[in-house]
Amino acid sequence: MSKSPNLYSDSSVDEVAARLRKYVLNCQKAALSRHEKFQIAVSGGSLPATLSKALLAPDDGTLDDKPQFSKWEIFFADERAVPLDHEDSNYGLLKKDLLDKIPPTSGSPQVFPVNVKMLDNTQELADQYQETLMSSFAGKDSVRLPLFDLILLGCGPDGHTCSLFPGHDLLRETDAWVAPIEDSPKPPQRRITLTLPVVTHAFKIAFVATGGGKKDILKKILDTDEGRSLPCGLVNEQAGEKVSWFTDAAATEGISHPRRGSL
Ligand SMILES: O=C1O[C@H](COP(=O)(O)O)[C@@H](O)[C@H](O)[C@H]1O
Repeated sequence: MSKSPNLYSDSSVDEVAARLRKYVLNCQKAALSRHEKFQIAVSGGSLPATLSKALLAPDDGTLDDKPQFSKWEIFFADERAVPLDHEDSNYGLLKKDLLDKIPPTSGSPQVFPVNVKMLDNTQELADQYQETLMSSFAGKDSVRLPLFDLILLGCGPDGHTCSLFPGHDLLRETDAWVAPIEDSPKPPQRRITLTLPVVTHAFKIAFVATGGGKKDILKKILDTDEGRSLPCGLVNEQAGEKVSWFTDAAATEGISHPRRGSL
């Protein structure tokens, strides 16, 4: 992939959220014209709060500026092997920050959490989630990889994304769509994650990273050769211009990677 990822840097988190809203709704429009639904995967961590700020802002009255939630299918980019109401659950976080706050008049998305009956066995948990994806993406046909309209990612301070961690064997997974991890360096240790080929196959991939705590890792990922082998750097390398970074000034201070002005 030759072209480099798009970097957007706004002065405040409110401005990041406003730009992210426009971007997500552009992706929604393109997806609805392709197949009348909007299939996305979302991460946990700091992402749901910014996403909620973006999507729950008042619309300008036009259809293009409205999230049509009843046409959304929401999957998880990664999930922790905990009950859905546990404080570590990515589903639980999205529910608290976004799903519970969507006004009934805006419609309800279809949400695909993990099967909590499988929490004791992360391989089964991953396999079942892969089957969920297979039935949602493949229908009766077999597909090599699920094609998400948009995957929304975070970037951990070590450069991890989803539950793909620096130097981990899972970065070399080429067959599974969803894989278990039992030794996550960030607690909780037991998780499942979309694999790199699934992430980089998506139509569009957005990272959201704000605050001074992300400054050093963003510089490494976007400005150095060393950063290319980190999980976020691998997404950049393999998906190129399909990738956009939504950041604020605090997270991008001192970064030389060229910034883009408009979407
Ligand atoms: O553990 C996780 O961390 C990453 C990054 O989180 P952040 O709080 O640094 O944004 C997150 O994207 C992932 O979904 C989550 O499981």
